Amino acid sequence: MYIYSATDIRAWDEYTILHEPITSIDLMERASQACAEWLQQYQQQTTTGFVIFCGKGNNGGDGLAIARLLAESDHPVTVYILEFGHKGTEDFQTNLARLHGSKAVIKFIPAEENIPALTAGDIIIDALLGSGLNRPLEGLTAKVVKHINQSGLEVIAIDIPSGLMVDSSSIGNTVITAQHTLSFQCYKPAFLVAENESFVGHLHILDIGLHPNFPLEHPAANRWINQALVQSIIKPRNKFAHKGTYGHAAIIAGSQGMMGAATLSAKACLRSGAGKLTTHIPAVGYTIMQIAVPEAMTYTAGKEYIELAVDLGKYDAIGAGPGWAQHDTHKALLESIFQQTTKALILDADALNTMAQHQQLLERLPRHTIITPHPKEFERLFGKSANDFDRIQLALKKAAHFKIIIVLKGRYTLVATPDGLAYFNSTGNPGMATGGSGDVLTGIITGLAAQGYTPSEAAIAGVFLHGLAGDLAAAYTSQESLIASDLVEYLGDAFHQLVL
Ligand SMILES: NC(=O)C1=CN([C@@H]2O[C@H](COP(=O)(O)OP(=O)(O)OC[C@H]3O[C@@H](n4cnc5c(N)ncnc54)[C@H](OP(=O)(O)O)[C@@H]3O)[C@@H](O)[C@H]2O)[C@H](O)CC1
Ligand SMILES: [K+]
Repeated sequence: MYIYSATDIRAWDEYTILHEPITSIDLMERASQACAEWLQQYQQQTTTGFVIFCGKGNNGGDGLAIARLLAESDHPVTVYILEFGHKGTEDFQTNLARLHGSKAVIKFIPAEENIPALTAGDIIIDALLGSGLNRPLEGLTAKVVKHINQSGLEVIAIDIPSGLMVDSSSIGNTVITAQHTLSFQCYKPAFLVAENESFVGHLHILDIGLHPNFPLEHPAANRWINQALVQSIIKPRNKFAHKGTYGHAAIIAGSQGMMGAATLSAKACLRSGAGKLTTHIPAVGYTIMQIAVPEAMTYTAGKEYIELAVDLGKYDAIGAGPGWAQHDTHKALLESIFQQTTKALILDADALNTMAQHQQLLERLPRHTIITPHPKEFERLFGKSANDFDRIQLALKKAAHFKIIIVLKGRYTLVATPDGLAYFNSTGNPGMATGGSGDVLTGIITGLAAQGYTPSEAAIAGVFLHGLAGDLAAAYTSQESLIASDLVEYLGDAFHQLVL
């Protein structure tokens, strides 16, 4: 599934109108019906009043149609139309004429003194501006939005909270703060960044039946990692398989006091289907690893810190960094890993911090190395970004420059590939913001890469399965109680959910 820009969404609209075919006003009616149905499901008491703020574009047109549909279902509805000094789009005008025949009360806001007082218990519908927004809100529009935000009432935004840019940062702008956003057909870039979380609230993507052929003909660089995509990647296991069929992985991890990171990575790697695993750890962790992960072979080098890794050329995938801590031997260790890597390499945690301190190492990264930074590690590596949109662009730029895959961890983890594609993960929950969660992800991706999945495939499927295991675990233990070991335990259930 693609994540389209505002321009692409407009094109999909027009494509549907032309090829379904359907008139523009009927498409608006379909979108509005989907919203009205959602709203009635959400608020079944017909005594609940809806106050609908409309602009004069098609977002406002949606608002007027929703007003008529709710009024027809006996909800008290008051509509406030913000005067922009023009007549409004054709579909806006058609819906205004249709609304005049309904029970809805229609009022206009030509000036500040007409901004209405809002009544406790009402639900506000925001249909002021949608995907046509092309500049920050100002003047009367900004005043209305601030008034709505200050009311403390529940706000439900249609398509996108008014004032929020679809494709770029809205930091510092006046934006509707919605508790729910009902958007159409597909995710938009604005919904995927942490900086917009407080505006969007709970997001609901409503199917309004835009033409299914459009995505086939218009691939986009921004993509959604969902079950269908991951199912197309993960292959069923071969009936005549033996442990050699599924690759030999190595996990280079751990230090005194941080052997948990190493064992979590190791377990996750095995639970993701790697045929064989050898762990490279410091001597201090030998007994811990042998007891915690009896399935793994163990090789030790260094006493409290892992110092040297030898004979790495034989591995199909190497995961390095979990639980290393900071130590001056790690630069040489990384150089040696880079030299010996023949296939896939996954770097996390202190391997990334070591690279951040010795930036020249970045230039020597083997092609298609996967790095899995969280935003702070990303910043240490590549510098600060003014906003989340810039950070995504920077990740794509660095992925292309170094020919690596960057897994930038967050609510919608980004997988940025060297060929300029940005995949956003759909699974996961805040319960996973807990120590060891990243070590499990490194293990999963290493385990998948060892089996022969390409680095991009391993990263995409890895983040999805990691998040899905987290969702399944949280459903059982709660988000609060979720610990990283649960992610390993629920990986099996996550694989079960893929119909292979
Ligand atoms: N496929 C779909 O998703 C469907 C979407 N629908 C709805 O249509 C809107 C998009 O409608 P559109 O008319 O293109 O845009 P808006 O309603 O958001 O904006 C209208 C005009 O407002 C002006 N504008 C832009 N920024 C500002 C601002 N800061 N302040 C005031 N005015 C602003 C701009 O015109 P200008 O000439 O002034 O530049 C806009 O053109 C979408 O969001 C959905 O709700 C369809 O109903 C169904 C299919
Ligand atoms: K809106």
